Amino acid sequence: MNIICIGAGAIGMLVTARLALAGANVLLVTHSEEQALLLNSGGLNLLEGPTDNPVSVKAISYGQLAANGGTGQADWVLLTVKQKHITPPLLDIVSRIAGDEGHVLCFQNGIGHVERISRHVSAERIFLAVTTEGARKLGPNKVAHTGAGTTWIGPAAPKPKFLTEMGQNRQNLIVHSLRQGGFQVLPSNQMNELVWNKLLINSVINPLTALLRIRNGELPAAGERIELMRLLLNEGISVAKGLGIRVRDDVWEQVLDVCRNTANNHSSMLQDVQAGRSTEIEWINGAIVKQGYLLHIQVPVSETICRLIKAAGPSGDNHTAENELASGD
Ligand SMILES: NC(=O)C1=CN([C@@H]2O[C@H](COP(=O)(O)OP(=O)(O)OC[C@H]3O[C@@H](n4cnc5c(N)ncnc54)[C@H](OP(=O)(O)O)[C@@H]3O)[C@@H](O)[C@H]2O)C=CC1
Ligand SMILES: CC(C)(CO)C(=O)C(=O)O
Repeated sequence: MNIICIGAGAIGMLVTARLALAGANVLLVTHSEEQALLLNSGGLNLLEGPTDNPVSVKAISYGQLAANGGTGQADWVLLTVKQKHITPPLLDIVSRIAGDEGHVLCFQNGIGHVERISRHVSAERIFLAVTTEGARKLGPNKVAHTGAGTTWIGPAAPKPKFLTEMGQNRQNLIVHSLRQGGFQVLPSNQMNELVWNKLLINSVINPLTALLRIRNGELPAAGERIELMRLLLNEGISVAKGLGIRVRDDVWEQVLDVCRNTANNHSSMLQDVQAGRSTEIEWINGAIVKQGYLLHIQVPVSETICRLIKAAGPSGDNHTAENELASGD
């Protein structure tokens, strides 16, 4: 089985390294030529706790893939870029290398990308991975596995009847490969529910830690913070329920658990803000605002939080699901 993983950041390097160690045929697509050269010549370092594991990987740059990527070259395309990177030019290439039978597995937090991808790849071939693994990119050829978790994989289409026989076979193969790589993987036909439950958790922890410049474990440590957490979560729950999503009864406890279990983490949004990069706010809290508007559900705290995060980001940070469609790479 040929696997092409696009996006050599934290999650992409972690997944590729584990798959390569397990003997899978995986090609990692980097953004820059330099990173591909570095990975091909010196391999990748995977930090698991205190242990530095050297891993030999095959890499190619996005530019080379765009120029030379063969039609139908990939049985699985793993998309490990951020939401903002999922643009029409990237998706044209994904569509070409997936050909008529290749499947796409998306690791992004938040929502909005499936609609964009389905304009290029048929809906029954789009799969989602919701993961509680933690990874941090330490350099162009170095990644730290910051927390072991669970990964749920299943078809993005809400109705399981969308799972074709080929989709089922391909799902079995990728689940097997990832398990061989040491990940705990569970197949699921309830991906929409899992995506929304994770989105609710991210909608509380990510923007608040980014605005307050604190680690995840510090978030529930003060009354004012807890009030904000609850306000955000309640708005998200109202919207999710308005959409007919089954929200777990213990979602608040889950938020607190994630804060505890990832106490030392800088959330991905805090890292983006600190590095002066635009964030994934539009696809997390922004999705709650957008759906709240459509459902006539008031979400004033989420709206303000979105504005604050955008104001804290690089000037001209006007990423929205809509203007991503128009942007090139
Ligand atoms: N990190 C984590 O622990 C978790 C992350 N996620 C989700 O996974 C997704 C990826 O996150 P993460 O790995 O942390 O993000 P990173 O920013 O570390 O990685 C994204 C990578 O994609 C690369 N990239 C961008 N455009 C292209 C392109 N056209 N071709 C090839 N590569 C490209 C970027 O390169 P460059 O920087 O050089 O532009 C970057 O290396 C996010 O949506 C996140 O929400 C989910 C669960 C946990
Ligand atoms: C679970 C959490 C909050 C861990 O930091 C995360 O997903 C993120 O930072 O994006």
